[in-house]
Amino acid sequence: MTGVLVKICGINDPVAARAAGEAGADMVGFVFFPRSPRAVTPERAVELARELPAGITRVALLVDADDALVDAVAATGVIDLLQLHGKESPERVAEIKARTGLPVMKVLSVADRADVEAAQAYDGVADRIMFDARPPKDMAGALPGGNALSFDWHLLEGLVLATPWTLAGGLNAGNVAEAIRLTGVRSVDTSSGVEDRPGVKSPDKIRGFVAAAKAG
Ligand SMILES: O=C(O)c1ccccc1NCC(=O)[C@H](O)[C@H](O)COP(=O)(O)O
Repeated sequence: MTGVLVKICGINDPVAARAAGEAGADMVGFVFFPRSPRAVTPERAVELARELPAGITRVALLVDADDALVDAVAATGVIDLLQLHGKESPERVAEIKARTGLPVMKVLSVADRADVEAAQAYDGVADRIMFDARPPKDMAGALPGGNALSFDWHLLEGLVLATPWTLAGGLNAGNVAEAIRLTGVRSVDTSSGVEDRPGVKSPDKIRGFVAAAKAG
């Protein structure tokens, strides 16, 4: 065991929720983005949370959400961390933290070194930072995340952040150990890499990913 924290994102059915918990995932994500094949409602998140073991961190993924959705998600009482996966400014991050009383993980979409440097503006504002792949502008059906795309992990070389950070984007059981080795990251996230098709999680792939990351 390396002590790497593992997040399984896009949990939308009870079987996947139980598989993630039993496999030893540290965090699971619920996607509150209507266009996603993994989207859940606040009511559904409450049901799914009942399938999770105590102590697992339950993450709500929001994309440039308005206050009404932020409030509805926070009001479920089952969320421990908000993952902001849109273009939220540092000021908006601070506002959402104050509004909900919940910690925030701010996602930076990465295609070049400037995207990595953009994290400095959130250092000390967000409680955690995530680096994920930025989809190409011409990618058909691209979502703000969850596209099974990786970015060049070398872009993270020399990264200095006081805030803990997570690596995401195209990770699966076959490449997560190399990602950990190359970047030195202590927290990884996957969604597509543990699916049979978009929106359909595979318990076997969840188990394989958690084992590979923890052994990494
Ligand atoms: O999963 C979605 O459908 C989604 C929609 C909108 C914004 C973000 C979304 N997902 C983010 C994630 O699941 C992960 O945090 C991350 O992007 C890694 O995804 P993947 O490359 O599929 O492993």
